[in-house]
Amino acid sequence: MTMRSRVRVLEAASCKMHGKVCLHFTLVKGPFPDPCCAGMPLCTGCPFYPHQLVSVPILCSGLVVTAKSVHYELRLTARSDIGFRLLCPSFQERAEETRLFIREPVPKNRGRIKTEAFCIPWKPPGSLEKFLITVFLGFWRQQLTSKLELRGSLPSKGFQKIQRNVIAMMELMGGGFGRKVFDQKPMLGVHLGSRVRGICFYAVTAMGAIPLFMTMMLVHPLVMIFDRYKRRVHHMIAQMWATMTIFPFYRFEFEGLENLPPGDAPAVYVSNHQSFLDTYTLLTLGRSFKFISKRSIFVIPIIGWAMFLMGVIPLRRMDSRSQLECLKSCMDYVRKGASVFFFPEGTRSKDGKLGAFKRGAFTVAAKTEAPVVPITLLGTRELMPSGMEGILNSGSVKVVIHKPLKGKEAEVLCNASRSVIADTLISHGYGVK
Ligand SMILES: CCCCCCCCCCCCCCCC(=O)OC[C@@H](O)COP(=O)(O)O
Repeated sequence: MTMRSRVRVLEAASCKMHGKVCLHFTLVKGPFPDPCCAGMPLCTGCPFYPHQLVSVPILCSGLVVTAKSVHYELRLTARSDIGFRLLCPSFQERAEETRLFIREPVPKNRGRIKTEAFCIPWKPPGSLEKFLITVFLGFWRQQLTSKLELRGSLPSKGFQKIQRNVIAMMELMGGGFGRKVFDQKPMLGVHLGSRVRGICFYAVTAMGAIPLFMTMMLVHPLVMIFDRYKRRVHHMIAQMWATMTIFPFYRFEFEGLENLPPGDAPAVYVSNHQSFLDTYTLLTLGRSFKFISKRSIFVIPIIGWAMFLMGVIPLRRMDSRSQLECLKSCMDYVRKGASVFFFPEGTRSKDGKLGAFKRGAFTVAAKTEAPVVPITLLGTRELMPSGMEGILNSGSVKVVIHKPLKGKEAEVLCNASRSVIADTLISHGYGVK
């Protein structure tokens, strides 16, 4: 469904509410999905749009200066799988696209000037794209500035308006490959490259999983007889699967490998959690730690079955009985010489900031006197943020393994682990709640 409304762009500014460039606009001419929107200042970062919706790319698809008005079209496209909540929560509309026309009066006899603007992806591009866009953007900027040259002769008010809008777009475009790419909320303007990479990523992950899972099935009886707790053969297969899956798509480096306890020593591993890619990246470490995973992941065919064979510990997060059972199995595994892996935040960070840590992992460590090994994951969120599992952006990942911590106080272990991870995140430009 295509909506045609008229909006007036108020400004493009770094929004205090959302701390990034937003486009503030009001709906001036309907059809308004909901009368209460009329004239109400709205912001592309508006709370009406849940965050992951705001990250639709703002594509500028046309800048036309006509005798009567200046209007350009802002096309907000949303990914088909998340649809579009336009303006008010009550108005749910799964729309692929909404076009907003903007009409601004300008003084007479300026004649008709028409320019085409480019649809430029929002997300920081890879090297080739960066080169191409820089060329185009350079060309477009040159176009726009030449327009702005007109400035002198146009009476200020109308001109101000034009100028503001035009500037607004340039700012948006420019921001794409700004300096601090990593600590910006990834605008997840879905870039074609990221979509294609996402599809290839899942193709590789699925194609690799099938034969490897068959192998797992084959050796499982032996594993259960000879290596019931650590199940090292299964972890080697999982390590192979994870490495071959991520290797073609992003570089990953490890720092502090010397801090890893010897392979067969039981330990409680903890790390921040930003993306599904965290699991893939950590599996390449080849340590036979048992992840604690939310139950819903076990239903994924092949992967979920392999998780069962590997001894991944299921958890119903909101269920205290399940939490207790989970901690019991962890303590059992650790006492039998195996290791466990917790994401103490319990969920992937939605804004890149480190969340509060749940105590479970540290209770297991304190009770079993096993060391806690804190790990910091950097960059996975930029590649595949929470809620955007369908895409894979280009970039690289770094894993920092910190010195193991020992202690009998779960609270002390928890605070010490969180602060060492927090310091590393802050030093790489990330936030901490
Ligand atoms: C043969 C193929 C080999 C396959 C091996 C598969 C091994 C997969 C190990 C999976 C471990 C999964 C650990 C997930 C931990 C977890 O459950 O985190 C929650 C978040 O993520 C998602 O929650 P949310 O962010 O709230 O949506």
